[in-house]
Amino acid sequence: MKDRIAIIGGGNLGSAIAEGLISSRFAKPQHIILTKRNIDTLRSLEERGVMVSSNNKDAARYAKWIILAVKPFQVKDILEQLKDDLDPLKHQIVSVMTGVWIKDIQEILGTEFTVFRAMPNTAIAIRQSITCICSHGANEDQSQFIAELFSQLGKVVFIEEKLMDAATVLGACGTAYAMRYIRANIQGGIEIGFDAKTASLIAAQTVKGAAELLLTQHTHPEQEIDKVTTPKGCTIAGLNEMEHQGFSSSLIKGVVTSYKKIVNDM
Ligand SMILES: NC(=O)C1=CN([C@@H]2O[C@H](COP(=O)(O)OP(=O)(O)OC[C@H]3O[C@@H](n4cnc5c(N)ncnc54)[C@H](OP(=O)(O)O)[C@@H]3O)[C@@H](O)[C@H]2O)C=CC1
Ligand SMILES: O=C(O)[C@@H]1CCC=N1
Repeated sequence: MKDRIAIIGGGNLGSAIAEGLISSRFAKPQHIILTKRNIDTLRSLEERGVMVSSNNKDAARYAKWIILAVKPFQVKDILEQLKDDLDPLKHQIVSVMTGVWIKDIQEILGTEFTVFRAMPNTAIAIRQSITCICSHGANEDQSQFIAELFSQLGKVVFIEEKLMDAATVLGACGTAYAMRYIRANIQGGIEIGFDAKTASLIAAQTVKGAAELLLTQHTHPEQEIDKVTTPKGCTIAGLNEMEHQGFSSSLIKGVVTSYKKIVNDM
């Protein structure tokens, strides 16, 4: 894999992508350059061979693939700065930023640039992301490269750009929703007798197992629920109480609220 990758914005997501690329061996550490203004927080990646820099221009000159992982409001200035160092024949742009459209990037750089949008989640650091991808102007080789890159880091689905905000909510915010669900289970588990460590292990592994059932058996959640709910048993009693308290409704409302926040803010 000779294609060099610059990750502009070595924060939560940018660093997680670098971690995933190294551990998958998709890219050699020395073929990745990661930038941020304060590079002190990137020492552990630097020790593992990744180049780190506070100079975005150097990174752009070094790499072919430019992954933009800064906050959405920061990207305009950064692209304006980089414009002269980017060449549509050499560079391909990959944005993981929320709510920044391909046309927003092309308005600054020019429509001749191939631009991908990818929406992973933080589980990319352990190669367990779901990454939703769309593109404009990409040829088959470029799309294949990006599909392979993100496939090393979890599962990949190509979608239309109009679904990118929805993908952000379901796939990326979804990590936080799942964590809250697990945390609530831990709190319940402690109340019914477990120490925090054991409750955490049981809660997390149970969620992992439930997700694996769906991913490997391709069943509907309700089919799996039917297998757990003994008539007159404790599972259905608990589930129904959760629903009386608005469990599904609160989740759906949360998903829609996150979505509206992206759509209204951007
Ligand atoms: N976190 C998540 O789960 C997900 C995030 N996203 C999107 O990814 C993007 C990044 O999110 P996240 O990683 O959470 O945010 P972070 O704030 O953790 O990371 C952004 C990084 O950009 C760096 N940065 C700021 N200005 C510059 C600059 N001029 N040049 C280079 N680097 C700069 C910051 O470091 P410093 O201040 O040191 O420069 C910071 O580390 C966002 O657009 C977000 O919407 C998408 C999916 C999931
Ligand atoms: O909360 C946010 O805005 C970003 C987008 C997806 C995950 N984190």
